[in-house]
Amino acid sequence: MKELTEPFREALAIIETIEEAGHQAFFVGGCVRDFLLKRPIGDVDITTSAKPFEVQAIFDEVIPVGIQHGTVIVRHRGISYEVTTFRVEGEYSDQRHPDSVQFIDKIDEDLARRDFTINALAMNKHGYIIDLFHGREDIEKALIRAVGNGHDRFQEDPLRILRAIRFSSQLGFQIEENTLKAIMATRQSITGLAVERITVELQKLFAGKDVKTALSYMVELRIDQELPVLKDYHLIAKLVPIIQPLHTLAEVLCLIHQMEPELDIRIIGKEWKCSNKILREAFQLNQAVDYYKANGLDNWLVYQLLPDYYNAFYRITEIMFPTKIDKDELYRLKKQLNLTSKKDLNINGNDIIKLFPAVPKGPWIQDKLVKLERLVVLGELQNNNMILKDWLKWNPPEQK
Ligand SMILES: Nc1ccn([C@@H]2O[C@H](COP(=O)(O)OP(=O)(O)OP(=O)(O)O)[C@@H](O)[C@H]2O)c(=O)n1
Repeated sequence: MKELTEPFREALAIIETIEEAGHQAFFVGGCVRDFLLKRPIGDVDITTSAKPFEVQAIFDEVIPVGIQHGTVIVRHRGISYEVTTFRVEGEYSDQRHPDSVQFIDKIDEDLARRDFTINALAMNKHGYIIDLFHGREDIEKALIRAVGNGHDRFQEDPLRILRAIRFSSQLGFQIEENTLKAIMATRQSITGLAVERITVELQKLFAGKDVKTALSYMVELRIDQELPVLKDYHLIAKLVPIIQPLHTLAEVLCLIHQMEPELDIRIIGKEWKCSNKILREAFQLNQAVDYYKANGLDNWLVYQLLPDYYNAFYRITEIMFPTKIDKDELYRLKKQLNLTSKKDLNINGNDIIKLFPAVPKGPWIQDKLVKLERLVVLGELQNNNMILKDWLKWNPPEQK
């Protein structure tokens, strides 16, 4: 019996309320695994013998997110908990949801339909662990092992193939021999998966502490050959020797483009169905990396890159270049900048127009402003109106 930690104590009232109504309820899946591993707990999920309509009747605040699959969300003290009825699943012919589910009364079969032994764990309100498939032993051995027949588990939902590799990255675990064989035999079914699901797994996989091992698995099992973007290049094999954890998808996009310049960031983003926000981040980072390649680290780079991206930029350059950037240097340079934004530049468009009344207005004005901004940031010109005008007199717009 284990003493419950804070996230479970917070959720205890849900288990107790369900039990008081005459049903069984347990913490289940990834939260129990992470609890045993002493990792930070993400979502606390609950599995119960109560049917969805019964859960709806017990609690005031219930969101029916996936009633037909047995899942509702119960809100408790501002936190959302997925509460799912014990179930067994049919096939996933759309590769997203099981075609049918059957609700059952005992937890045993519910645990048996789960992907890996380390995830097929449940825990009651006293901290007693239900472990029908030796999940704890596999946690001790740092092994990812399919529950029962791996072939069946992967056929039911081929996303589990990527989940196996993603867990190896996040947890630093090896994949057990028979599970590896089952992956090999079923890997082609990945192609039918919804891209959004693949992308979520790839993001988690690249962010894991043991991403190198995970990418080695991808190459060994030829999983990359089944994935959008990656299948047409031998990118993953090229990444294995150099890769380190990348915390955001934008970093992954940027790195792939840097490795394979003909793969445009927009193309990768489209194939992986990334949001515009991720694309914007990837472009920003890529611009900074290109600039760094040409000019090294200087004030202009630090000025242009949003501080929110400093860590991402640092991680990519650490992978791509043999000499490490001193991360503190980024912040030191940032602190010492003599301009914090272009609003502080002591000259504006009107000043420039007045200096060259005969030249028709056009994009050249903006170009001059950016040039001046850059020279000031680099410390080559003082941010003084007279001096900036003087520079313009010596560098007038080209007359056609
Ligand atoms: N394709 C899947 C997805 C999930 N599960 C089961 O559902 C649980 C919850 O799934 P999810 O929240 O997606 O993953 P976690 O294991 O909790 O891991 P994480 O939250 O880190 O993604 C898993 O532990 C596993 O028991 C499964 O058997 N097959």
